[in-house]
Amino acid sequence: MSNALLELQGVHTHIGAYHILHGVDLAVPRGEVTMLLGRNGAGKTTTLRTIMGLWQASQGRIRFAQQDITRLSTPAIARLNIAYVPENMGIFADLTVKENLLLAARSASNAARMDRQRLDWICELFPAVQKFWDHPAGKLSGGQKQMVAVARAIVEPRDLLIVDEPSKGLAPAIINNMIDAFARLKASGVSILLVEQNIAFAKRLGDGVAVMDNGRVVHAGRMADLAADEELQQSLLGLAL
Ligand SMILES: Nc1ncnc2c1ncn2[C@@H]1O[C@H](COP(=O)(O)OP(=O)(O)OP(=O)(O)O)[C@@H](O)[C@H]1O
Repeated sequence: MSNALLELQGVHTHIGAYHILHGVDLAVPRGEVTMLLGRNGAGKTTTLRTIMGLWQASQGRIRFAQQDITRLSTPAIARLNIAYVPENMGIFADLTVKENLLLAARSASNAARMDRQRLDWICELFPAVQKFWDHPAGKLSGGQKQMVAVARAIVEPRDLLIVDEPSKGLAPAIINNMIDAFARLKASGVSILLVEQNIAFAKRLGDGVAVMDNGRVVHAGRMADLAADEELQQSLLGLAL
């Protein structure tokens, strides 16, 4: 059996009458950043939603830390210390940044009781969180919202962080901040699975890579190997490059 923290084996997902995932095999090793790449419509978001139990796998198996989670509810999956930041980020626009973070803290009913040390660390990772602490989150830029969304996901310590397209629409300076924050999260022991369209972002951050096409993983390996092989990139990702 593989030693991966998260492992999908032959996962199929139907959405209504549509057969979207056709046997996804994917391994997310402990302590690494794994990039999930692929053209639009390849099935990346559907894979993340299936991991989180937001879509039910119709076939196959999903294991997390050696436990079968295929049939668990989304709250039960989240309780295993898996955090998911969807593409729309799920930020509450009318609430302040602080209130957004508070909502995610299971153990603290007010900011004073939030783990101060952890909060300081999160503010250091994501300066926008500190800067806009008492501002309505809806007033922030796209990049700042993305930071709040990831910060919120890690208010509680996590074993696995899953983020759908963290670099989408972000300015280069914010992208650098985001890369730095993910690298430091990894260094703190969090395993990370990121869906990306931005190959430059993926190359800078990825340890492992899986490329999807047509509801399947069609390539899996080390990110550095794919980064060094332009022909392979071209054949797997085509114009997405
Ligand atoms: N709710 C839904 N109902 C029907 N089809 C869907 C639904 N959600 C996704 N699909 C279809 O499933 C396929 C995979 O979509 P998915 O969003 O997983 O792809 P993706 O790789 O994340 O692409 P993108 O980068 O465009 O988000 C697409 O053909 C899409 O049209």
